[in-house]
Amino acid sequence: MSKRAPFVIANWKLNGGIDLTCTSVASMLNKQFEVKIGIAPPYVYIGDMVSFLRNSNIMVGSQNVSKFASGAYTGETSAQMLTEVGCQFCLIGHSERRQVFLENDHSCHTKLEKALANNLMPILCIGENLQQYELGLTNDILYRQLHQALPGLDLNGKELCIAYEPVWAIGTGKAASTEQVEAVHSFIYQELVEILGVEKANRVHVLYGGSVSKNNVAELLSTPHVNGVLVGGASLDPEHFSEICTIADNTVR
Ligand SMILES: O=C[C@H](O)COP(=O)(O)O
Repeated sequence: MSKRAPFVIANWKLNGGIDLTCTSVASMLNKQFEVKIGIAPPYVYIGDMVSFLRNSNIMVGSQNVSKFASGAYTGETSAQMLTEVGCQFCLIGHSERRQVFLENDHSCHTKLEKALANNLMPILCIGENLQQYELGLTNDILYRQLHQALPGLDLNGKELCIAYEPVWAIGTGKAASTEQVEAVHSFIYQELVEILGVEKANRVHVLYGGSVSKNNVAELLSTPHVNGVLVGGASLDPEHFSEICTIADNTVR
């Protein structure tokens, strides 16, 4: 597969505020990037961020989406609403959603359907936890997560991202080694081919997430089958995130 412009996606989680929204936007608007950058702030800052970034090609996204379209579901936000306020992508099934809010592969499938139907590019997050990793179950977990969430989706003319995030690498400062990432991403690609067929599998962008920083982003992006990165902690420092984007950008120039 030829190398495509990678995605650099920021996930702020439950962090930041209007100050970070303004300083991040200011630092991103300083430069022109060829990489596809996206920022997923908490819901309440999405509208401001969309309006601040309206003259740029930086995407704004959400960290979650409801599996419901509308109705008596307190606290939920639908895919249609997110599209309406200018979101272009949404994270689905982040490990923190799975662990803390008990989301599962079936709810991920429904959320994927809703996102795709409403022109939100889904980023499905998958990955094994430390215990599963130590037991050598990584491929089994990824197999289950992919095979339960993806079959039956209408991907015609749509973009889809998968983010491989080993839970043990999230927020620990210990990213997976490039050898581990290469082996896992190659397995993910093989499963995507099995589920979607070669043509659609080749169009899926597979991102790596887990302690991505300016120190490891170039190496990660040079790894086969890695088409981008999902950045948590480092995206909360606008200067650091901008450096990550610049380094990523240099990999495609
Ligand atoms: O969505 C982002 C990931 O959970 C990675 O977080 P991190 O970069 O802080 O390890």
